[in-house]
Amino acid sequence: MLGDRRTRRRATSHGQGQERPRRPGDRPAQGSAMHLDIPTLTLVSLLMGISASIGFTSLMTVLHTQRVLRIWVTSIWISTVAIILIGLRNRIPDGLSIVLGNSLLVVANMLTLKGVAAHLELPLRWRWPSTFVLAYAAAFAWYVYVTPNLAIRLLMGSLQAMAFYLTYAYLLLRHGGPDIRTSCRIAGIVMLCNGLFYLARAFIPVDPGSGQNIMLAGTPVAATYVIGILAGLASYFALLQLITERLMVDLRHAARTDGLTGLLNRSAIVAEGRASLARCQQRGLPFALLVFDLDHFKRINDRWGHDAGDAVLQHVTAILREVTRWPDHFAGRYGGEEFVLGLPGADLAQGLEIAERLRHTLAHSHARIDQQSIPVTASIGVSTAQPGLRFEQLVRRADEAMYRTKFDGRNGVSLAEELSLRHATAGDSRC
Ligand SMILES: Nc1nc2c(ncn2[C@@H]2O[C@H](COP(=O)(O)OP(=O)(O)OP(=O)(O)O)[C@@H](O)[C@H]2O)c(=O)[nH]1
Repeated sequence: MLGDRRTRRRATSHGQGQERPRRPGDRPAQGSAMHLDIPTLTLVSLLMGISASIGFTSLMTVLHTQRVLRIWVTSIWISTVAIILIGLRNRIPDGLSIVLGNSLLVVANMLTLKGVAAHLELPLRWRWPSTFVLAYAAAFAWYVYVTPNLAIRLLMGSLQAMAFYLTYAYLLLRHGGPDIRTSCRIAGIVMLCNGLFYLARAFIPVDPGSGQNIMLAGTPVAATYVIGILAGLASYFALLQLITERLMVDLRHAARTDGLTGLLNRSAIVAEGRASLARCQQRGLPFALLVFDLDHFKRINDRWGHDAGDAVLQHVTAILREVTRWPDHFAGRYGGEEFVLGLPGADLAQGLEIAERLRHTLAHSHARIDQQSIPVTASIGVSTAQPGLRFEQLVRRADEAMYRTKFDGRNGVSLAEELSLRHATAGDSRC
């Protein structure tokens, strides 16, 4: 049952110790039912805020690399401090309790917004939100000291919460990328519901006898506190879900990626290559594959050091990304200094053209590391899909062609098909 001020007035008007006889329609005596008034609800939301702050902080100790989580943890702590200040009304000055407490709530919302934007990799400048916080604090102070008005302050609180929640919802529903879409949609809907709830709350009337004390704002306002607590809980879970799906995406990405170059790793190349080749075979499209290996890479390591060798691998990756602008292509690091480039839809001539462009660009672009210029060349093998050939066999054929290039003097391009022709010709001649 939600208590209100009238109940309390009636209870005290009979004086302490004197019990009035119960009449029909009277509320049950205290202790016989749960009594949820605004002070109690403030305490509940404070306890929930503290639990959430501690829970999110302990999560952050494990997931300390997640910048967004750090922003949200700060936001939750700030809102908890804000609720403490608001809850201490009548015990501390109004400036601290009402003005600072409510301004901190807006700061917390702003930080949550910052986190949502960072989660979606959207830029968010501080200038406008900071101006909004200052204007909000000034307006709040006005309605505390100059023309005290609890109803307007409640309206302002509801409208700012509505504006923030609707903005989170818009960003999550509009900008959630395909890999994190599920959590963004769920969180977006939760935020949208919260926004609509705060919009509805803006129309809830305040008990006219409450004066300037929110604790006496009446049963309808107290009821919105209950929903507000549930809405807060739902948004904490929504944030958790956003973080969890992002982590899953990061883990999947890390499992597929080579840490040094950011290209696909060996197992991801095989998985991607099999799927891509199967698609091309189904549609009757050609498929070309390049395998290339850096020339005398050991010498680079020996002469300039292992770090310089790593930097050369990154330089080669940048060239690879620049040179190969083929639709749906995939590139990966197959081994130490061996790379693979899959070109779905490319025929032999196109595969050879890209291979030659790559070789030429590499040979003419020295890697500049610590003001030193390190020459880099590569030996390339090219193979194309044949009926019944599996992806691994295609890689093996391109690899053999690449070794042919090494054998022929490096810094060149060889064709697997040419090699088979050579083998066949040699076989024929021996017969
Ligand atoms: N810096 C660095 N070196 C690596 C990495 N992975 C493998 N290597 C080195 O790459 C070198 C490969 O040497 P080799 O297989 O002899 O080949 P190469 O010197 O390029 O000679 P050719 O292939 O015959 O032209 C070895 O010294 C490996 O230690 C890496 O991630 N970073």
